[in-house]
Amino acid sequence: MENSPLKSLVAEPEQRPPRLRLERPMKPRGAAHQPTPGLPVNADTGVGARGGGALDDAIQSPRGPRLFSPPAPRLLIRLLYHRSRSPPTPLHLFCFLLPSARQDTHTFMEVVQEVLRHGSADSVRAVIRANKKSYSLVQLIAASFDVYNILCSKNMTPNGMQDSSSKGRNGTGFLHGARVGIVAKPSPEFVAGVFGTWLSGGVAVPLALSYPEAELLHVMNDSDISMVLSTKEHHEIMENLSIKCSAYCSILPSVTSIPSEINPQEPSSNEAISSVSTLITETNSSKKIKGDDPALILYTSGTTGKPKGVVHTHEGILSQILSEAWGYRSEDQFLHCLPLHHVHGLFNALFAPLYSGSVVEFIPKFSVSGIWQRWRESYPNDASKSTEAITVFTGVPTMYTRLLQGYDSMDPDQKSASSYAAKHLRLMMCGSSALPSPLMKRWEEVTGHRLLERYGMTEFVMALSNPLHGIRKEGTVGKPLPRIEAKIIMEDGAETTTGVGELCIRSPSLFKEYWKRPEVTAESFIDGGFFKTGDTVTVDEEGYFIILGRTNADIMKFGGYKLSALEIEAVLLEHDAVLECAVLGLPDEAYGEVICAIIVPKEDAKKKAGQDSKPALTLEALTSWSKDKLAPYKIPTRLYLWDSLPRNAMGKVNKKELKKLLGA
Ligand SMILES: Nc1ncnc2c1ncn2[C@@H]1O[C@H](COP(=O)(O)OP(=O)(O)OP(=O)(O)O)[C@@H](O)[C@H]1O
Repeated sequence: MENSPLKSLVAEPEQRPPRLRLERPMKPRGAAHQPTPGLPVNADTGVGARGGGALDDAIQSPRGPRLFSPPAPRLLIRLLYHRSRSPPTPLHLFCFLLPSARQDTHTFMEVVQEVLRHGSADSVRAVIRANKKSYSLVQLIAASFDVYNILCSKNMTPNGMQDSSSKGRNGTGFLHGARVGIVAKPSPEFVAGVFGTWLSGGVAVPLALSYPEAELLHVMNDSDISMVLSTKEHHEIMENLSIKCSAYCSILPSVTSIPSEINPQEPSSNEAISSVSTLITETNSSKKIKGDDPALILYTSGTTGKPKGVVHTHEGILSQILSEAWGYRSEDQFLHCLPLHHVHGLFNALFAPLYSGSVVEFIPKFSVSGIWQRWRESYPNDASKSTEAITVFTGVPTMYTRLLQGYDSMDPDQKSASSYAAKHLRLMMCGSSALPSPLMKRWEEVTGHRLLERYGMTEFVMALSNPLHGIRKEGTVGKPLPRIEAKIIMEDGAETTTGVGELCIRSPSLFKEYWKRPEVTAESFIDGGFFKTGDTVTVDEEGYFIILGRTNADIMKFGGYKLSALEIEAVLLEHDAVLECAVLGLPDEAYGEVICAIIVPKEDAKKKAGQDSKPALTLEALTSWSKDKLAPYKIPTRLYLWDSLPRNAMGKVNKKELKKLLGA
């Protein structure tokens, strides 16, 4: 231990140094690091100073959790780059080649640790890109130790000042499952915030930037947040909100990016990489974070009621690796423009790619022109290919609708360049709500991609998917993913293999519980541990699942019939004048419900009709057009023309709210 690199990074409790400055001089090759006491505290984060108060639950030391001083990241990265000459080893390949690594890992952080321990080039090559900068796994881990230190420096133990922070803890690590809110746009800082929380035994609660204050407060209070970590741009707002929730608030440390130039004079440092790895081991060893500890609370979209906190464990997150089913690989580069407080953006487009050793490029906000441009830059139509070419894209149906609108407004040269570029991506996927057939067909015409539609939910992440290889059937969400069991239960409680009923799912990635709602959790399961999704479904003759919609929002009762709003929407979208639509049932004394369609007409239809001083579409015209496409009882009898549909961050329409609005 005397001369080990660890010695330089983990200080003895009695001489605990503040966090080392990034610019500290590098030790000569082969010499052991010495702790550098007394360096100033990071002005932004306050790291390095202890927050005061008893830290009885300290890891290793009876006096307090240890403040770790990771090696200077910028320097470390240069060293590692200089050193790493071997070709990258994909993370998943590594895990499969080393079965022991896979079997023994119960947390995502242990997988990361295995990669670091073996010092592969994967650790130091870019895994995240944002704002034209690249970030490696080692840099993310170095920053997550900064986060760890911030969390250490606050008194968040059960014996601490914050009464609320001691509520509902049931984990290990020094935080014992305390909730840490993370507020950051999609960025390396967000990732380091989550990793740092996990290393500390905390539960990460990603908070939506788009939430209005009341909703943010609901989530913060509901999850009993002890600490909020936010980037500088949101700090002022979050500090005020944190006071209202009796939570601490701190700035997320910025992550150092990979330098554009590498100094070949720098000494080698396999030692440094193993030091970061050893830090993780040290963190885990005394109060090892367990696989069934809670790791994450995600709030549901609230499409069918007030958002509920869904608790996922470390094991659940690790078992939810989709790389296998969708062929994610280390050569893949994802263009990421989804919010990170939902499973689509967090699991499908971030955790699973990171696990596979792919690169994730964040676009902070969905931009139609920005996405087309990024694809055109990736594959210019002179047949060349950029080294940072995007290969995978995943989005919600509304994004594809907007991308097509953007495409339609391009000039012919731009259209041709855009189609050419999009065709060269390896995979395009869609989910979170129903992908209407007309949209799927048009996208295929323009880009050559038959979108891979899949079905998931906050409670179990992904469950059903069309295949990567094989037939992707429009109007279906495919079959169960590996290790997922699905069954359909009819109203009388009997199971059906061909009929209509509620989809129930059993999966290793099922959530642990709804936060503080034991009754709701218990009611959500049937015998055998199958989760009741609340979605009405059926299967076709080849076993592909068809989602008919949310039972309490999309299934309408008209006379003796039960109708699927999604099925009617898919038909209406085929009409030339219809850009978007939402179908819902409004209360009616005679029939139970009447079918109502809210339609957003296409711009050209509006213009054309405007010239004749007519509406873009009338109920009469729609009824006559629908006659040979829909059974008479499925044809809407009320029509509203709107300029847009109110959608949440995931592009979903809240039909419960719409029903209230229209009912009033
Ligand atoms: N490919 C898909 N086709 C149709 N519906 C889908 C698809 N993917 C997801 N969904 C819908 O999204 C739901 C899951 O989304 P999420 O977990 O965000 O909950 P929510 O229903 O939007 O909100 P809440 O549970 O709060 O009411 C599914 O239950 C299903 O209704």
